Amino acid sequence: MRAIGLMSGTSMDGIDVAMLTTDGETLVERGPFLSVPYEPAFRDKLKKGLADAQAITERSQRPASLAALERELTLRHAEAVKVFLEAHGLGPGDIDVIGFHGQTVMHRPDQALTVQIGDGALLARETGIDVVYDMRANDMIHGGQGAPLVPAYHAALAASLEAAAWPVCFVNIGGISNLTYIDAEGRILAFDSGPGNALIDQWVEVNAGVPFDQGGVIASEGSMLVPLAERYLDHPFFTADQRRSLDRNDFRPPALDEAGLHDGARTLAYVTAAAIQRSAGHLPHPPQTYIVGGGGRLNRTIMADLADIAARHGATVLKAEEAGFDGDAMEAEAWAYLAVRSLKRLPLTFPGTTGVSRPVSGGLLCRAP
Ligand SMILES: Nc1ncnc2c1ncn2[C@@H]1O[C@H](COP(=O)(O)OP(=O)(O)OP(=O)(O)O)[C@@H](O)[C@H]1O
Ligand SMILES: CC(=O)N[C@H]1[C@@H]2OC[C@@H](O2)[C@@H](O)[C@@H]1O[C@H](C)C(=O)O
Repeated sequence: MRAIGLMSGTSMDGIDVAMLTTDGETLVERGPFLSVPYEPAFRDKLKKGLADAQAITERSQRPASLAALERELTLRHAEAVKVFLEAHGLGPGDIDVIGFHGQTVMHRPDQALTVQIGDGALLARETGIDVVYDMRANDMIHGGQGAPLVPAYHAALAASLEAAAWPVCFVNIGGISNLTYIDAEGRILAFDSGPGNALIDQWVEVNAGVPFDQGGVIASEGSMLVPLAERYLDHPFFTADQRRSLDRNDFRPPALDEAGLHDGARTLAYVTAAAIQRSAGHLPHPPQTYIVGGGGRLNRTIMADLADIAARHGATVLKAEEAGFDGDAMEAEAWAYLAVRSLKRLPLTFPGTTGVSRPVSGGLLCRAP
């Protein structure tokens, strides 16, 4: 099948659109990719939406401005699909299904509550393409944490890795970071690994008025504040047996008087890298190859710290591109892949990825009218 995946991640930086041809199992042919950034005013609306979502106690509720935001977000996704199709000379009839993530506005795995706003029926009507959406809910119904879902796709990609030293660990450094461990026998374990870029983004926005630390340059001019780093790394998440997924709000940026711009950015970059290592401590063996996707791979300070830490176990850190993948497109590709798996009722999640009680499929299907 030919599928489009749509991801609006926790960084709230825009909509990623990717296309795959896949059987939802071992066949994966990657197609083109498009990123459509949100302008600052819409990011502000999303941030307000996250605050409004705190009032949700049942996942269908849309308090305050959330219903209007859901509609606008969905129409923006429809527009992104139209632009993508036009750019590649394609029409709705060329695409079998869209995998639509939506925007996570709250995620409380301990309460089995996760909400991704995004109206699948509206997207199907607007694009004329079948849509699979709400892919996290069924996992939670079966005792899973509702995240991460990308590991099934990482496993498919791993099948094409030839020269890698195993175990391999895919790391996605988005707003939050998550990792997927795959050993030479194909055994998979996955979980969120800690804060990704979200803390850094919030820190540099407040202190320097920029949305992110491009290239990790701000961090590279600062010094590590060890007590501050330790405070983050002492978070109970890193020692918890059960908790394997995170909400964006589980970690908060430092208070303004705790650090200057550069030292704060330096320390948070280290925290991002060290959190990956700390979480990797739950794995049966130290990974030998890290394959890093997500915007954080472009922060050279995070990557240098991660390389230093990995080298202690003789491991190598590669950007996704160095392993033959696309580190920007990977999550959107995963949503295309998962949509096809959903149509075929294949499992999206496994006990080793979300803690679900047994492998389960998921997602709701809205047929195009
Ligand atoms: N050139 C760059 N230099 C440094 N950091 C960058 C660069 N480009 C992007 N980033 C960081 O990556 C973030 C976006 O990453 P990405 O798109 O992978 O996250 P996401 O998909 O929204 O998050 P998640 O995976 O948690 O859902 C930005 O907010 C920024 O912090
Ligand atoms: C609830 C939610 O949206 N979680 C995201 C978030 O961003 C990264 C990490 O936390 C991961 O668990 C997940 O996204 C990826 C794409 C996933 O489900 O695999």
